[in-house]
Order: sequence, then C-alpha cells, then structure tokens
Amino acid sequence: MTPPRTQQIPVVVLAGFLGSGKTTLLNHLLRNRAGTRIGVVVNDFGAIEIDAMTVSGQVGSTVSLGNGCLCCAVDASELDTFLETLTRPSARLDVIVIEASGLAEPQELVRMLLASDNPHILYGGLVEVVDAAEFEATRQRHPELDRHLAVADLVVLNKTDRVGEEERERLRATVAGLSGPAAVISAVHGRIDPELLFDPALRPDDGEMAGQLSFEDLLRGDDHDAHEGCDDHEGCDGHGHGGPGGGHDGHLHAAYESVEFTSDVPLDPRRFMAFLDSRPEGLYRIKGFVDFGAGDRDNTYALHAVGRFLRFVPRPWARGERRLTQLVMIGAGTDAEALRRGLTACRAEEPAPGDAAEDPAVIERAMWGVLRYVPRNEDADEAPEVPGEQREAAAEV
Ligand SMILES: Nc1nc2c(ncn2[C@@H]2O[C@H](COP(=O)(O)OP(=O)(O)OP(=O)(O)O)[C@@H](O)[C@H]2O)c(=O)[nH]1
Repeated sequence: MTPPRTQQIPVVVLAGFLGSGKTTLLNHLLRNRAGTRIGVVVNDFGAIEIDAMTVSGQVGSTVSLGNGCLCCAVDASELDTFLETLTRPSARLDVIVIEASGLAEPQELVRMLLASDNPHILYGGLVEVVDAAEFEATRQRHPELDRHLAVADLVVLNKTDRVGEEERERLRATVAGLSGPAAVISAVHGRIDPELLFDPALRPDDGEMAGQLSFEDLLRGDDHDAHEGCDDHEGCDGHGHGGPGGGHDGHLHAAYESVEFTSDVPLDPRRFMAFLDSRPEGLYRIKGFVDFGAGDRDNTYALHAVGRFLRFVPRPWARGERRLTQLVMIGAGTDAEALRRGLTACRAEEPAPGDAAEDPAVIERAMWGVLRYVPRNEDADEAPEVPGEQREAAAEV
C-alpha cells in the first residue's frame, strides 16, 4: 500500500535591508490572502518586538523569534520548533512566511530551511525587498547587499513613489542586473499580487523555481566561509556585536547594534522632535510607538525612521492598553548611552503639585512638529495593529 503523501507547506523567506518595507509587504499579503492561511515567523533584531507587534496575522499563526539574527542560530533549533508548530495539521496553514530581520543574511536562512529535516516543509523561495529611495546609498555602505540580490527568487523594488519614473527604471535595470533571472517587480507599500509568492509557478519569470539556488549552490556560495564564524554563537543576540571586526565579519549585522528604550512617562513632542532632528548619521532605523501624553490623549503614534525619512502613523489606544513609549533604534557606531540619555530627557514629567500645568495651546502647537510627518490618507498604510492583540496571537502558538 502506498503511504499517504505528506503534504508539504511552502516556506517563503522575506528579506531586505532595514526599513525596506518587509513588514508593510507582509501585512499587505495578510490583508489580501483571500482565504489562504498564512503562518508568519517574525525575526526582530531588537529586544522589543516591534515587528511582531505590527504584523496582523490570524490568531495563532504568528510566532516571533525575537531578539537576534536568525541567520546565526547555529543549530536552528528554535526555528525548527516553530516550523513544527506551524506545520501541525491543526494549524491548517497553506504557506509560511519568514520575515527576516533587516540585517539577516538571507542565504543562511535559506540554507537552514533546505537543511531542515521537517518533512512537512518545502522551501518556497526568497523574496528580497529593496527600498528604491535608499538603494544607492545603502549599497555604497554595504556592497555585500549585492549578493543578497543574487540569491533572490523575486525582487520587490518598493517605495517607487519616492523616486521619479526615470530613476525607477534606472534602478530596475541595476537591480535586475544584480539579481539575474529573478523577476523584479516595482511596488508601492509592498502591494504586490500575493500569487507571486504563494504559487511560484505564476511568477513572471516563468516558474519552475527558475533562479532558485540549490542547497549545493548555497554551500558553494562566497560567503560560506564568513558563516563559519557563527560557530561561536556567543554575543549573536543583536546586542554589542562588537563592530565590524567581530566574528561575523561577512554579516551585515556585525556592524550594527540595537538600542531599546521604554518609558511609561509620555514624551514631550517638542523635545522628542528635537531629538529626532539631531539624531546621529549612523542611526539608520528607529521604529516603535510613542505616547505623547497631553499632546494627544487619544492616540499612540507608530514611528518609522529609515535613513533621514521619518513618519508617524497615529492609531487610537485600545481600551485598557498600557500607555507606553517603546522604541528600537538600530545603527552603526552609535553611542547607546547617549541615545538613552537623549530620550530620557524627552520625557514629559507631570508638573509638581502646585505648579501650573502647561498651556494646552502650547502643547497643541508642539504637536504640529509631529503631525507634519503623519502621511496624508492616500499614501498611508492601513492603521497599525493593536499591540496587545498581536501579543495574544503570538502567545497562543
Ligand atoms: N513612501 C513609502 N513608504 C513606505 C513604502 N513601503 C513601506 N514604507 C514605509 O517605510 C517604513 C518602514 O517599513 P517597514 O515595512 O516597517 O520596513 P521593514 O523592512 O519591515 O523594517 P525593518 O523590520 O526595521 O527592517 C514604514 O514607515 C512604512 O510605512 C512605500 O512603498 N512607500
């Protein structure tokens, strides 16, 4: 008798440099999944799991790998455990998407998947998201990004609303030159056809996983030697990676570190904007949620800074939600203590008993500095998720 065929669930890796738009694309897929059940594995680089909070999955289908770069998990056992959970028949998932941290080495993730002995998964391809507006500058700083494009199966040239048509076409040609046979798709806010990911046969470059590397190809890859430094997993937790001379030389995250800041005292909008205006050059990415207290009692503000680009997206506080500011800052050569001190100085302490409270008109004016960075409706993402709900979903797995 023939044994029943094991159903294999495709696992797609979603990669791309810090702030390129991975979470935005993932949320687009989740909102437009048309009945497809998508399992999500999120790999945050910082200790506060901002990405996990902003992914809107089905309850019970999102897991967070938390703090650190997944690409350096030597035994990959945590990933295997999550994949095992997500591939259980009771989860009824059709596809699993792994959102890599913005500093992960996608080749390593692909290797881990190909090496996994989980019989229920099937490697479903590598999607590399590129920030059209930042591409040239990022590539200059990190020439190694070229090799990420070289192993992609599908490249999404995102944020094309931030460049002109001519520039977009020029970038497309450059990216296509680097990514070989992979399809290159232009997008705004990651709005791509979900079928490009869920059914590889429908790819414009005519399917059959064209351009996808085999396990052997990956093992032959140039950066394999660099990965050998990962045998020492010490310190590979997203903090204090020791700068560019460390054991993960070939890896992007070797040069970066993340700094977290949490406050239950609201931030003063004027002071906080001054902090952002004077942020150091090396601080490439800031993300999280800000409570402006009296500046806006009704909303929490999702904050995204990518390079010099800045945006706030307000969303109403959920009932009973704890009013916190939670920020993750990712940069190279930044002074963690100075950043924390700078943010602590932004806290809007309540007036001492007997002192006059600040004039509401003054506070309102101070909020203008923030509101300038709230996108107009037509280019806004859909409202960010409520963090509390997301944590519940993650915890259920
Ligand atoms: N203008 C514009 N902004 C975009 C687009 N796509 C994403 N963004 C914004 O870019 C910022 C970063 O997007 P994310 O989706 O969080 O990026 P990410 O790659 O997940 O970021 P990391 O996890 O930190 O690496 C957010 O403010 C998004 O709203 C786009 O096509 N155009």
